[in-house]
Amino acid sequence: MSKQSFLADQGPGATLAAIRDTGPLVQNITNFVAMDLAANLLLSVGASPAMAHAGEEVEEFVTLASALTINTGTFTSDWLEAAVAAAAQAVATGTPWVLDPVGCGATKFRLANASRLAKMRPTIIRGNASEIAALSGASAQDSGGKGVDSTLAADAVLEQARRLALNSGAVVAVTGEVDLVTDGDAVLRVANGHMLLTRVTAAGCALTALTGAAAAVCKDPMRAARDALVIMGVAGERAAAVARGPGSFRVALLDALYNLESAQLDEEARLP
Ligand SMILES: Nc1ncnc2c1ncn2[C@@H]1O[C@H](COP(=O)(O)OP(=O)(O)O)[C@@H](O)[C@H]1O
Ligand SMILES: Cc1ncsc1CCOP(=O)(O)O
Ligand SMILES: [Mg+2]
Repeated sequence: MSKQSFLADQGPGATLAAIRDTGPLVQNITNFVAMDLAANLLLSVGASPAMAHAGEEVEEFVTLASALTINTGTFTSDWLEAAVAAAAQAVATGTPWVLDPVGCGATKFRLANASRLAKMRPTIIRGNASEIAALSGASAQDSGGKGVDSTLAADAVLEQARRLALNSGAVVAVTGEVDLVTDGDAVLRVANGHMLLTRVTAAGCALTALTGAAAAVCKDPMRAARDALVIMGVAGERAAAVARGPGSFRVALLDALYNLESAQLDEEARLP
């Protein structure tokens, strides 16, 4: 039987239900900041997280996992080589893999790392608007960015996102107040979310891990990316309704994800 279940064939609610039903193992090569939130977020939706980045084991791990995510947020050269080996193994085994090019416009090292990985047939690239612009080849002036944070709205980089999708073969998900997802041609938008998601570090990184879980159960990467955005956005809205600030929001976000009802998710999705 295939590692991938491909059960989800309807809306975001079906994708969430498929994650809960199958509990996909998602391997993450992610940054030190994000490891905790990303792992807890995957557990909250019913997936199984594993953080594994040692060069000695990454390829073996990919053979076990239903999806791989690679996040370049605190890379060193040895992590990069392990990530390259993991990505190659994912492609060889037909395992969906998601790239998060954290802060790739900030330094030459980050841009080189993210660009090398973007050429390795990721299934989905998920980043904020400044990251996607930088990875598409925009100048530092045009891509903006402040370290790992964006200074642009997602729609401002639509053409760069399209170009990146066409050049990489990946579906590109750009996050912001209104998120967009493109394969270079079609464009989907997701308007769910809350400003407090930008006040908790690694919310975007954790979303990338969730996108891996969605890709594990949903064959269509456009829909997998969209559904992960809806799940995160709706949970963010529900968490914000009970939070007193970023600290309680972080806890409420995990609770909201755990308690999300698939049937209601489709009703609360805002897909303009
Ligand atoms: N201004 C905003 N209003 C509502 N939701 C937002 C806003 N900015 C980002 N988000 C949401 O926060 C999550 C993380 O996105 P983002 O902050 O762009 O990524 P990153 O943390 O990688 O910079 C996404 O689910 C996105 O939809
Ligand atoms: C602060 C920071 N520094 C390096 S990685 C990281 C986390 C970034 O998380 P996100 O991309 O979700 O904002
Ligand atoms: Mg990020």
